[in-house]
Amino acid sequence: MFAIPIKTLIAHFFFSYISSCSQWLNVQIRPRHDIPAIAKYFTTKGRYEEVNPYLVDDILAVNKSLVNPSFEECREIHLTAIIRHGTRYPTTKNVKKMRAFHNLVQNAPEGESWLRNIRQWKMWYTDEMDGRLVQKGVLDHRHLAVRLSKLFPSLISKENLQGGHIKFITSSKHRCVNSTVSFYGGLGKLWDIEDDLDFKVNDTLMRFFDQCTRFVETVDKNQSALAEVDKFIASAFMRRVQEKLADRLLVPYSNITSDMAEASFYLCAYEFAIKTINSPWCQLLDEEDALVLEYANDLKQFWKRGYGQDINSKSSCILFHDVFSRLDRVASEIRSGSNVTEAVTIQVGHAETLLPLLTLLGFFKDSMPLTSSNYVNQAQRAFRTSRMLPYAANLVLVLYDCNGELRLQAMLNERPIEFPGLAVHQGVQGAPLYQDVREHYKELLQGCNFEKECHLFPSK
Ligand SMILES: O=P(O)(O)O[C@H]1[C@H](OP(=O)(O)O)[C@@H](OP(=O)(O)O)[C@H](O)[C@@H](O)[C@H]1OP(=O)(O)O
Repeated sequence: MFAIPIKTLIAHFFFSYISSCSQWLNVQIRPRHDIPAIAKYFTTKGRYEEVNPYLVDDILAVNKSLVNPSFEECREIHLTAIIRHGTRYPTTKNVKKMRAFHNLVQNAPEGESWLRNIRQWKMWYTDEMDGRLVQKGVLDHRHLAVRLSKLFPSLISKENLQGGHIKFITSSKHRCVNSTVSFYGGLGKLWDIEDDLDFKVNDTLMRFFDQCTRFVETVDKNQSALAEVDKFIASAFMRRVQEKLADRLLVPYSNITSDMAEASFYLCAYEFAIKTINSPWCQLLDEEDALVLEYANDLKQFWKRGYGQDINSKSSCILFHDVFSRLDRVASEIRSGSNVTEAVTIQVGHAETLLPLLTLLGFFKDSMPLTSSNYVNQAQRAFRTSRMLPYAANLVLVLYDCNGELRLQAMLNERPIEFPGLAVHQGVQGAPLYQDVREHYKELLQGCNFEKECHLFPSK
């Protein structure tokens, strides 16, 4: 258990808030046309605002019609939120790719005037940044906390926070710990709370992929698991992106690698996500290029974290059981007429915490798998990380007591999503009976044993 004195928190926020006010105001006064045309294709490097554009005009806006009126006879009794950290710096791996591409552009021929803007751009990313949370990421979580408290006021409340009925669990990674502090700080500022933040670091839950031996050995360390990604990166689609980039930079085709095409995408994405700047880098790629680069990242996520291999989703069994055992506990507390001990659980992790769990639950599954050869057919795919997994992406599960009937609603990024394959009963939008949800996932509830699924049997 960790505790951070509230004075530290306030100091953290006071200075970050002052420094961010200008940025925040920029976000408030920036016209929408300042958003790069390709911003909606930034996959897991995308802003949360691209998934919910109404937030650009009012970062604290909520759409209560999505949750409350349909459930007038219902009372919210528990909420679990599994949240990706907020906006972060690039990892060292990508800083290196971005630096190499920037160096090439610096030495390219003069070219058109807009190329000068790129040459005047100063490389400010460093290896040490390595995925740390940025100020925008602090704001992402602070604002998300306030919006969720507006959507679920009887659960995310000052009384529950001060009564210790809101639990915080986080991955050990700095970006996740700082996001947890930011989420709590958003509530602390809202309610003038002086209490220390108690939170638990639990990588067994939030970084389960590191501890699932079968995943580590057969996917994470096994490049052949990403064969479809490698094939697509070597395909004519990616080659065309590289050629167009070379033509715009007036350099030979051989100079522009697929890593450089990816780096140009990331330079545009990070300048926008971190600074809300539509930088000159964004002029190097058109929509056709962005769709190809988006698909390459979706292929990586599909084969490394999604439906590509069964172990990807089975590695999240431990988190699946953690969520449902808590829901079962709350259900039995309600049925026995006793108080609910844990009203809210806030769990902060990574895109690779959320995606395997969404996959295990069957969300965003297409009829055909994503492969290197069906890019064109997958243009309307459901498995699209630009819409699923922006920074601060969040899966929220809310348990309701509707005149004695327990119902469970799922929301992704503040929009209801229906449990796949589960016919929803009339009258209550998107919130089936909890018992029907348990029946639907019976096989997983009775099985999905983390130790068994993750055990690696010696190869013959
Ligand atoms: O391409 P990078 O190095 O950014 O990949 C990161 C992951 O970022 P993502 O692919 O999700 O955009 C990062 O996930 P995050 O949710 O923490 O941002 C992950 O922790 C990191 O290890 C990198 O994943 P990889 O699969 O090892 O490339």
